[in-house]
Amino acid sequence: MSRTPSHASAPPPAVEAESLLVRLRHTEVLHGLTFSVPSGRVTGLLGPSGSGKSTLMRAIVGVQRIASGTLTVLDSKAGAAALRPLIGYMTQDAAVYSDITVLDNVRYFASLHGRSRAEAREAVTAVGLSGFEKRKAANLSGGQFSRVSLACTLVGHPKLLVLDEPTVGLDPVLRVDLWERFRALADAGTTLLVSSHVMEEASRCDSLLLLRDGHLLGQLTPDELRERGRSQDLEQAFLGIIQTSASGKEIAQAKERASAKEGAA
Ligand SMILES: Nc1ncnc2c1ncn2[C@@H]1O[C@H](COP(=O)(O)OP(=O)(O)OP(=O)(O)O)[C@@H](O)[C@H]1O
Repeated sequence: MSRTPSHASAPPPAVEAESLLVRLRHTEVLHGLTFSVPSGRVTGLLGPSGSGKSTLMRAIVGVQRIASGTLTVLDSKAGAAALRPLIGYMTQDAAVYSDITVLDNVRYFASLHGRSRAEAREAVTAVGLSGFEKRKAANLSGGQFSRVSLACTLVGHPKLLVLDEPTVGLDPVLRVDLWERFRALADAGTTLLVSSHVMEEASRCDSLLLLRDGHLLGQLTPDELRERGRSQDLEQAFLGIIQTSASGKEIAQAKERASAKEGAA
């Protein structure tokens, strides 16, 4: 069940973007995004392949330079050194040492964050890898390998967790387990931004950012997505919104026409 943030007692957003524009090798990839990520909630970042999800996450965690606009993360400018211990980032490519064991990987990241050995074990359990502690990471399946990466991200207990497709390659039972873990983390005050291709997972989020071609189609709750997309099925609802929205190119053309008009006036 999704929860609508209560504005009366809501803390300030964990992330705020205003007209955020990102270029990669002179190509504009994110076209002036304005949105916020509520604190202590699970926000889903959804969009087709190539829509800009990873680029946006990289900007938020401070490893992608922004061309213009503002991006504020936990009250600091994105990329500020003070944010480093506060953000956990799991990339699509697992950041794991394959020649050491599962537990040693997680212990290593635990030590970087001043966390105990017990906390390293807890993180391994949290991602469903109990029993695999002594296994060399190289000898794990793809899904297990990426869960080691997730454990390494969780073990620092960051305030903001940015997870790039953390459930890819996982079976449905594990997916449900992980989403329950995400919910528990949010209930305990952690802010999560989670990207996914799987629309069913959108129903587990409090807030959704819908991206297409580097444009934000909307920020809405799963219920609002169903309503706007005119379907109870989130996949269909998303397709409905895409079909009724102008494509990225059309939006850019409309903006160009508007600024040309302004210039002529
Ligand atoms: N170094 C680069 N130079 C130019 N364009 C790039 C570069 N890296 C990525 N892009 C383009 O930027 C756009 C956004 O890519 P991004 O990886 O952020 O999308 P995504 O939504 O995360 O995709 P996926 O779901 O497939 O991971 C894509 O069109 C991609 O081709």
